[in-house]
Amino acid sequence: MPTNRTFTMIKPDAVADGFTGPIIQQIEAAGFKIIALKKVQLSSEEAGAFYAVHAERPFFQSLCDYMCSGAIIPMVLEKENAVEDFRKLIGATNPAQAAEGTIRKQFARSLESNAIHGSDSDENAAVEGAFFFTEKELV
Ligand SMILES: Nc1ncnc2c1ncn2[C@@H]1O[C@@H]2COP(=O)(O)O[C@H]2[C@H]1O
Repeated sequence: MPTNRTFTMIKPDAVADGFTGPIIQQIEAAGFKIIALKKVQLSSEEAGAFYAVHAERPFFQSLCDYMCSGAIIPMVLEKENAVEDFRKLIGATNPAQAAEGTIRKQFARSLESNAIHGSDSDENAAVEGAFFFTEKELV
C-alpha cells in the first residue's frame, strides 16, 4: 500500500449509535479520499487475529468481544501524511483525554468503545488494510 494511505474502521459503538455518516463527513472534510470502504461483522477469531499484538494485555478478551458485537466500517484512506494527520483528526485513544473537535471526543463512549481506529504507522496501515481488502479493491 502506498505510504500516503492509512487504515481506519468505525467501531461497533459508533455504527450502532448512528454516527457513521457524521464521521465519514468529517473524514472527507479533512481532505481524506476514501479508497475502499465496506460494512462487516467480525467473528471472535477475526477480532483476535486483528488485535493479536494486544493478546497479552488484560483488556484483550473484552476488546475482542466488543469488536465483534456489531457491524464495523473498515476503510482505506488517502492523503499526504495520512497516518499522522488521521491520528490527529481522531484524537487520543481515551476520549476523556481527546482534544475538543476530534472524532473520539465527539463520538466515543469510553476508552474501549472509542468509536474509531487509526493505524499508528505506514507499516501497520498496510497490514491492517490487507486484513480487510484485496489488492484489487485498493487501486
Ligand atoms: N486500557 C484499555 N482498556 C480497554 N480497552 C483499551 C485499553 N487501551 C486500549 N483499548 C482498546 O484497544 C484498542 C486498540 O486499538 P485502538 O487504539 O484503535 O483502540 C483501542 C481501544 O479500543
